[in-house]
Amino acid sequence: MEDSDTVDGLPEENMISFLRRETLQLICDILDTDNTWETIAPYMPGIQMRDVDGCRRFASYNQSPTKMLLRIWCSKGYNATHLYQLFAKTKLIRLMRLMRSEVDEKYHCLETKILNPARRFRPNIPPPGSQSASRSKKTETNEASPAPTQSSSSSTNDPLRVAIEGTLPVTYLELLEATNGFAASNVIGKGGYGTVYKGEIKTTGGMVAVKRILAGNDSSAHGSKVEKERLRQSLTELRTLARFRHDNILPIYAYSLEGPEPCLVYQFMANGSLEDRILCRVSDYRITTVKKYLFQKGTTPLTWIQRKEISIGAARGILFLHSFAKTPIIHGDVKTANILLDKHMEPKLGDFGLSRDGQVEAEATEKCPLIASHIKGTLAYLAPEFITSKILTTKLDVYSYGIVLLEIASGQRAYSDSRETRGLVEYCQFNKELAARQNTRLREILIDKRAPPLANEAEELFLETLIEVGLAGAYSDRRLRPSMAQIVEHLCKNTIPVIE
Ligand SMILES: Nc1ncnc2c1ncn2[C@@H]1O[C@H](COP(=O)(O)OP(=O)(O)OP(=O)(O)O)[C@@H](O)[C@H]1O
Repeated sequence: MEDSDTVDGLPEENMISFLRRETLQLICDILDTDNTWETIAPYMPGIQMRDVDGCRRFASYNQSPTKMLLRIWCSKGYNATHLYQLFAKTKLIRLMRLMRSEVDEKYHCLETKILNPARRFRPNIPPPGSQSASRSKKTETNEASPAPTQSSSSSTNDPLRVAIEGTLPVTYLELLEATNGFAASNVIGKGGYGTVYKGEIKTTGGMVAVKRILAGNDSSAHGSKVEKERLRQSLTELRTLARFRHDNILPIYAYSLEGPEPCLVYQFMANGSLEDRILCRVSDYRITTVKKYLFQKGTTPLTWIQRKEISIGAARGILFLHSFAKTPIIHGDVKTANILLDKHMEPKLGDFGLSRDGQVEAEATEKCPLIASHIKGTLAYLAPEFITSKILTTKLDVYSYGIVLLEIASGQRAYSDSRETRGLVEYCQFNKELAARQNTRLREILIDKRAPPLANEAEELFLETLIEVGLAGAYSDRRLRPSMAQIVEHLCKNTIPVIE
C-alpha cells in the first residue's frame, strides 16, 4: 500500500506529514525489525490496545506496522518533536540521530542526556492540544493513558502511575466483553493472586489471558495499604518487563485499574504451563465438561526435542532477567507452573514480581547477598539458604531452575507425598548413588516413563545433561551452583558441569 492510500478509516490528511519520506522509511525499517515498534507503542499517549492490534493486523498483510502506528499518532496531533522525545524516552538513540535534522536544535541535547543520564535536563515539549502546542488538534485531557512522554513531575507523585508507565490501558468493559463477563467457562487457571481467564479482544479477534487480581480479605486500613503496595510492586515489575522484551518472557499487553478489581492482560499461551505438559494434564479449567471425555488420556507427552528447546528457552529467559540491567532481577518463583508455552511450544517465563521486594533485588548480587524481606516462592523449589537465612541472590533462581530440569528429565513432581523420597533433588541423588552401586545408567532409572523412548545418542546425551545440570543447579551450596549463563551453555552444548 502506498502512502497516499487511505488506511483503515484514517483519511488522507492524517498521513504522516511531519517526517521526510526517506527518514520515515528508515525509521519504519528499523522499528519493524523484530517488532521493535511494539516496545515504543506503550509510551505513546493516545495509543490504545486496539490501535496496537490494528497495527499487528496491518503487519499480517505485509505492510509496515510502524507506518500505521505513526499515522495513527500523527492523526492525534503528535509531531516530529514528540517522536524525537519518544525515542529519547525509549533510549533509541540511533533513531534520534536519524531524525535530528527534523527537530529544533534546542532538543538535540536529549541525545547527550541519554548518553550521560546523570545530567538532568527536561525540555518541555507540550503535548498536542495544549495551549503552546504547535498543532491545534483535539486535546488528550480525557485520555486514560498514563501519557508517559509528558513531563514526569506529575506522574512521579503517584507510585501506581509510575508503575504502569509503559503498559497499555484497556477498559474494564473491554475485558468484560473479552471474557464473556468473566464467565466460569473462560477460567484457565487460578493462582495465589487471582483467577486467569481466556479472552478474545472483540475488535481484533486477538486471544489474551486476563489475570483478575483478587482483593484481600483484610479490609482494615493496614490491609488495604498492604494490598496497594502489593499491586504497586507487581506493576513496577511488569513495567520493567514491558520495557525489556525477550522471546522467553511472557509479554504483558495491557492493564485495567478502573474496574472493581485490577486486571493484567497477557499474551495467551495456547499450550498452558510446562507443569501441565510434563504431567500430560488437561487442566479442568481448560476444557468444557462435554469435551472432557475426549482428553481422558491426557495430552501428548513432550518429545525430547521439545524438552531440549523448552529447557534452553526458559534458561535464556532467566538469564535475561539476571543480566539485562545493571543489577540483576531475581524471579524468585521459578517453577514449571510459571513457564508457559505458546502455540509453537516456545517457553515464556511468567508470574513476575507478585511477591518480591524490588529494593532488595536491586542490590542482590552473588558477592553481596541480601536478606529478603518479602518473597514467597514455592517451598519445594526454594533454595536451602533462602529457607534458613532468607539469603537472596541470582542463585536462588538457579536452584529452582535445577529442579525444573529434573522434572523435565524425570516427569516427577518437585515434591510428592507418594514418593518415598519426597523432594525431587533427594530422589535423584538417591538414585544416582543407587545407579553407581548397581553399575547401571542413572538416565535409565530416572527417565520420564511417559516420554517417548530416546531415539538416538544425541537424545541420550541430552537426558544425561538435563539430569547433571539439574543436580548441579540444585546443589546445596549456592557458591558451587553454575550461573544461568553456564547453564545455557551446558544445555546448548550437551556438556556436564564439574563441581569440585
Ligand atoms: N498467559 C497465559 N496464557 C495461558 N494460560 C495462563 C496464562 N497465565 C496463566 N495461565 C494459566 O493460569 C494458571 C494460574 O496462573 P497464575 O500466574 O495466576 O498462578 P500460578 O503461577 O499457578 O500460582 P501463583 O501465582 O500462586 O504462583 C497457570 O498455571 C496457567 O495454567
